[in-house]
Amino acid sequence: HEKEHIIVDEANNHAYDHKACGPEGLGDDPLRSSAADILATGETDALTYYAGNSANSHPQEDPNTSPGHNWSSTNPCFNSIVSNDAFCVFTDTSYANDEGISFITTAQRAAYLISLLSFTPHSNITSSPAKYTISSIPGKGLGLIASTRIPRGSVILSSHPTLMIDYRVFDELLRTDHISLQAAAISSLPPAHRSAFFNLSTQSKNASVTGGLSRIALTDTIITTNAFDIPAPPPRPRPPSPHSSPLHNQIDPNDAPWHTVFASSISRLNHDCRPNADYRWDWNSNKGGPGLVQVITAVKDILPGEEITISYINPLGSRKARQKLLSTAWGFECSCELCSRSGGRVEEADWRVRLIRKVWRLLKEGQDGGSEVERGEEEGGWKMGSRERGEGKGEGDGTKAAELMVSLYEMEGLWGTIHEAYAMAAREHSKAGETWMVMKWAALAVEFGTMVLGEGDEALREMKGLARNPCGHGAWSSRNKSEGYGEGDEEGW
Ligand SMILES: C[S@@+](CC[C@H](N)C(=O)[O-])C[C@H]1O[C@@H](n2cnc3c(N)ncnc32)[C@H](O)[C@@H]1O
Repeated sequence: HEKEHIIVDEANNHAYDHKACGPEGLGDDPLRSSAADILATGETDALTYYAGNSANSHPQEDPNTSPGHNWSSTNPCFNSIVSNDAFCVFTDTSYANDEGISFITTAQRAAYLISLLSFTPHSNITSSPAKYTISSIPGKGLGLIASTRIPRGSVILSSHPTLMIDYRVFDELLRTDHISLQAAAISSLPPAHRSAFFNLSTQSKNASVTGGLSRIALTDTIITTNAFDIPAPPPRPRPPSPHSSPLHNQIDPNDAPWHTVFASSISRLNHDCRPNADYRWDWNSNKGGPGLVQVITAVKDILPGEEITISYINPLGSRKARQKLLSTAWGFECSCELCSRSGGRVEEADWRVRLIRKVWRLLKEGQDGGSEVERGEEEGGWKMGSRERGEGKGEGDGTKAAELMVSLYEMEGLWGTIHEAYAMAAREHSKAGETWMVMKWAALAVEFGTMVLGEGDEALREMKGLARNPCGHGAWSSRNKSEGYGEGDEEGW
């Protein structure tokens, strides 16, 4: 994903899913009103206000240059401060059985996105009956509680986005302009979806705080609390379909990721550093599917009464780093089981994730032929023996290291990303020419990877190939198996 969330330095640990922009900047706004007022008024006045109150605005320009699509509205627009582009609100109120969707992007990119998303109405995409109830959870607000046993690998729910914001907006518009566009984008949605949006969490448990926010500020804080980041759409050409525009074979004009908000149960999922569910993005538009959806899948068996959780952040940080990030970006102190541990159990878990990052880096270096390992990784005393002895790149026996990493993932309960460790083990055994081990790890990588990435994900192709034909890999038996770790290397850690 984006789920290349695996290895980051602690120092650079950042939210890989939600945008960690925090609640800052919610300054005064002349349009002060309560959330209740906003729900009641329908906010059409807001559009006039936004369009007329920025020196940078040019609402008179018609951005409706998206061939093949009839937008319900395409205003207002604001000019980029670094390019000649204008960013506008594009709303389709008929999307997904009149639930509606708004985009904030350029006209060109809006046209491209429509060529990817089927506007075939499909609103009911969550499994029925629902496998969860939405309940109040002490210290967390609302959350999802399993109402039935949910086996590992099963889809729990899926949902269309309500709002998609081109990431360039954050860099290229003045903050006042971008938060105005956000508010206008929500204002343009059909009333039911708009209400659902304003019911979402605002981080603050104090209603009097959010009640005093302007509609612009309230919209911004809801987006900050509930948004997910998604990568740019897949750049592959699509076959013609009755729903695609003449631009359907173009590639993404910006190739920038998106910031996306869902006004649905998905936004009620709370965070856990060792979650029992994960999500993926499904751009299956032109297969007659429902367009872009976010799919939530169980990564382990979930029992009735258990809370369903996802991780908002890279799970491979120390407790201190994770808590700092969650507090800065989402305004809460994480009290999940892992964060609530005391004494030595915290250090043990921190030590394991540090070791995972280190082993991962070493193995990646080995596969990519990097030089860092050859200089010697001192951290924690870990060293790749063959490199210490000055042997060639990629020649260390990584099989033990990869299997150690698998064990660490299992001990840590990192079920949403364990397929990456299995894949690494398969590759290392492939280099060592060990057929049965390659098949074993590759099959596990496929099984666990499919669970979170989906059936047809490109990233699984290599592992599917290895599981079927373990000797067909490019790196097959590239190493003389007698070259293992240097004597005593394991002792260091
Ligand atoms: C995307 S919303 C999740 C749903 C939210 N609980 C609600 O009532 O709608 C994110 C917010 O939920 C709360 N939250 C999520 N996970 C939490 C956790 N592990 N501990 C405490 N609060 C949490 C925080 O207020 C956070 O800003």
